[in-house]
Amino acid sequence: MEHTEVMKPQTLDDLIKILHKIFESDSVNVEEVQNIMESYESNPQEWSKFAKFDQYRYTRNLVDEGNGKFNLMILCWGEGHGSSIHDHTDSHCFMKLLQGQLKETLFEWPDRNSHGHMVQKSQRVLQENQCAYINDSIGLHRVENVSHTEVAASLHLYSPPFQQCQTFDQRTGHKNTVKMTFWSKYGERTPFVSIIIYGCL
Ligand SMILES: N[C@@H](CS(=O)O)C(=O)O
Ligand SMILES: [Fe+2]
Repeated sequence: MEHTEVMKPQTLDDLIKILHKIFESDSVNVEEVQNIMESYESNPQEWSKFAKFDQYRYTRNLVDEGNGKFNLMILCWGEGHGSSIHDHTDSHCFMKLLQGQLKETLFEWPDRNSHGHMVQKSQRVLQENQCAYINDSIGLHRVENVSHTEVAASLHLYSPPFQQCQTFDQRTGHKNTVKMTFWSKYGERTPFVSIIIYGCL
């Protein structure tokens, strides 16, 4: 008998094992990955060692390098922290809420000739355990923890992995290439010399 049910990961380690298995294949089934990430029930005891916050902006904390097929990381958003409008360098981007809420605003790619305000497509608030998906053909986004009292944490999977992306000025559509680095890797703070060039959006 065939089984088509989604395997429910019991722990974060279990989720990582399942993701490794899925990404052995060369093609990504977006719905399958989204369902599996969504079905993991966030347990802070399993991920708090990776969740390192900064006072000034959101941090990117590497959890797993997915055999070179994907990067899995936890992003920590202090009160009021947000990203700039950005793309995802032709990769798949899965974003699962581990704690709190995040507002995601989608934008259209700026028109080659237009130098005006960027066009907003939609907006939604992601709730705990929800898993969103975006890629460059869907558009650009900005993510914000709009709460002034609660922090937020999200689990991001990018495939293939990338180290830079483009950010956009909302008023002009002008873009910049930005290098992205990690605030911590495998639960250890990135050494100081790397923090000097620490980048997030
Ligand atoms: N894509 C962003 C986070 S988010 O705002 O989706 C990053 O990897 O830093
Ligand atoms: Fe993003």
